[in-house]
Amino acid sequence: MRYFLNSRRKAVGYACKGAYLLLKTESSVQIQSLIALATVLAGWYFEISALEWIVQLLTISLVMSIEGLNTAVEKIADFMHPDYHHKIGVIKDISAGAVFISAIMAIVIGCIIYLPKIF
Ligand SMILES: Nc1ncnc2c1ncn2[C@@H]1O[C@H](COP(=O)(O)OP(=O)(O)OP(=O)(O)O)[C@@H](O)[C@H]1O
Repeated sequence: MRYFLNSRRKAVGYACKGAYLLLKTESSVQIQSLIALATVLAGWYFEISALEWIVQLLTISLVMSIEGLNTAVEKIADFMHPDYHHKIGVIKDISAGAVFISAIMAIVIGCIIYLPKIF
């Protein structure tokens, strides 16, 4: 049991280090963090409902998680094959496409929540 708790504590430590590295080094994650902060402030300002908070927070975590995975895929690709290769380009494009889909959906969800409150 003690071994299990120790290994979980270490795993959480590594995960925190990864989240810190993402925030410190990735400009896209920094921009997304600012947008997330702005939407949280908007949520307070417009007094959105509990369900809207849940959807908003899930959307923020979805976009930022996929961005983190996209960064990891890019780093693996660069490590495995630093030179130009058509297949590396396809892998990176697909990974970026996943971020794009989640970002588009986040914009749509933001419009559904806030447009009726603004207009
Ligand atoms: N080694 C490579 N071989 C072929 N195409 C590549 C390679 N590296 C990058 N590309 C192409 O360039 C695009 C951008 O790749 P890059 O690694 O610069 O991603 P990025 O989205 O600009 O990353 P970031 O801004 O997070 O550094 C890829 O989607 C891919 O189309």
